[in-house]
Amino acid sequence: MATASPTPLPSYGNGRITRQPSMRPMVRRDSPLSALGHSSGFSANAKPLQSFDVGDSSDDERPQPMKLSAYTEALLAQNEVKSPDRPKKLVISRNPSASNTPKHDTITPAPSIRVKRVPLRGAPMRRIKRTPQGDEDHPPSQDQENLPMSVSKVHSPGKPSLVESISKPLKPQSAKDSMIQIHREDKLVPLQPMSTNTPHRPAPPPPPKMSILETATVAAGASTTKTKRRKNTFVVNGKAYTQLGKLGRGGSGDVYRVMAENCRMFALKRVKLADADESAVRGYKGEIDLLRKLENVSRVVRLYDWEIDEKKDCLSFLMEMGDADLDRILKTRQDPETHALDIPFIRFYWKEILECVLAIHEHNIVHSDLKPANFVSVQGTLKLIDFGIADAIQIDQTVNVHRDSHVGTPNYMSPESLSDTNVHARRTSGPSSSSSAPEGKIMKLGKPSDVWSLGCILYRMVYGKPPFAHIPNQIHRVMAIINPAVAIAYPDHGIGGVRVPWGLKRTLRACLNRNSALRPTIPQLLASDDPFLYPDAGDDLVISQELLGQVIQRVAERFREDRGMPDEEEIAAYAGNFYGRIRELLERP
Ligand SMILES: Nc1ncnc2c1ncn2[C@@H]1O[C@H](COP(=O)(O)OP(=O)(O)OP(=O)(O)O)[C@@H](O)[C@H]1O
Repeated sequence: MATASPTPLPSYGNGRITRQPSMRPMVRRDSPLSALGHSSGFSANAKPLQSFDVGDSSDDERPQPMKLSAYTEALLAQNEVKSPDRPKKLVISRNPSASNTPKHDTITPAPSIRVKRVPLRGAPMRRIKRTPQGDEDHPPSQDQENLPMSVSKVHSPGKPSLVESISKPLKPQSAKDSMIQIHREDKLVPLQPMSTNTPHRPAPPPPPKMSILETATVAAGASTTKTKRRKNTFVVNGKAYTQLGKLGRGGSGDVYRVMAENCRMFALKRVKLADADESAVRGYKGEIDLLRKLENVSRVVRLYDWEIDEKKDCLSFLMEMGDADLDRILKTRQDPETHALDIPFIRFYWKEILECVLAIHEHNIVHSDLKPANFVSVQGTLKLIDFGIADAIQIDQTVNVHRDSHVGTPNYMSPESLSDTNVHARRTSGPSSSSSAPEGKIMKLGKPSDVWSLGCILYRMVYGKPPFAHIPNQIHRVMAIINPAVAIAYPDHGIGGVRVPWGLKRTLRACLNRNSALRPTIPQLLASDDPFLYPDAGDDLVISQELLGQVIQRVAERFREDRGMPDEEEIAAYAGNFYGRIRELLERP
């Protein structure tokens, strides 16, 4: 059986089988081609073969077979590929199951396959590019893309797959030839509706849940623990943050702009605990509790993380970062030397402020330290910070707030917050309990106390300074705030000599009422008929001095006429008549 002559190898270039020179003597085998005869063609009488190799795969002169992915192999093994006239790259095989009588061997072109991977919901989707003819055959409405393809099977039982039967790699061909020739033998069926046309593939498991902090600071593929700790880096609970500058300074510490590993910016407040007394520590604890309680309130800066560093005796708050605080915004936009009263600007920020305070009042929390520096603008939206002395209020709508000595300016503090209620507290609790009374001042504060502070902020926006800021001595100032006999001035003109609208003045007076029970609530200040926030709302007419003069003139003329005194009915009708006439005049373009 074995001879020294080289095995004839098929040449697929022109469909003729030719001999190829061999570099080394080869053992003659029962080549499948010998069963077919020589280049004279394929014999129908040839002995049926289950399968055979073409050539000698161990022949090192010949290029290696084309490598296909496991997916492609599986695809080809499952489907039949029927070839049109593809003279090149023949694969010769027989499918005995097709017929018991051996007819002609199937001559099948080796397909060239393009596999395009399209990620779909985490699972790879593979498509086979179809020939242009295929597209012509099937209008888009009958696109059979999702149906199983039927291709001529090149498979012999006992043999691994078609791919392994390919003895030579495919040569690069023309664009047309390189397209896979896929023939659909099945009848075309329209696509199923979307609901039933989805791949039967289990959905990938949901990603593991991450905390808010992890979501905000996660860096793709990076480990936080291996971070090189540089000099300008703060570490909070093992996560490193690069310090990029200072955002502000408060009574308790500095606030820095920091960057997480994923380049996201945060505000990091660092409080030196060495300087803090017991009531201050209580305040920080309360601040953490409240910020966590208000975690999902969009008008409160979010607390992402916090940590007590016992070595450094320092408390860190990692927070959502604001672009600027309202104090800075007012200083740059409302310098009385260079700016004039800008009513739309005030209206915008007043509404923002009210929305912030409404959000915490709805959670029955009084801030107790409202001032422009405690509102920060986050991408144009104001949010509240600094809940150091804020507290949750009880049913009686007031709360005992402990203020320690580090409280700064009293400019925005309500009269009730500046009154020492310790006397009252001591009196009601008796001398025996005085030892257990906390240090510092105790104030009964409620929501109206925040409303007073808002009145002071609005006053500053209108006149450039809070109402009692003109009193230089701080003790005199405090005394003036709590003394009902000291009237607050409401000049007609604000910053830059601009006239203050009456609706704005009305709001100021209402908020700065020393009787806390008479102050408006935040929902009342935000009401859609508020004359300052919504000057065009309601049925009120804005009447100029000139027009009012004309009205009075008409009434005087009526009396000058010799028609006698008007009766009660006529006088009662005046208001409605004039009102309607003025409205008519104003509504004219
Ligand atoms: N999240 C933040 N984003 C941007 N800036 C901030 C943020 N938190 C604080 N700041 C800046 O730092 C300043 C001081 O912050 P904060 O009021 O929290 O400190 P504090 O020590 O509690 O101050 P206070 O003495 O008023 O109680 C703020 O006025 C503001 O300018």
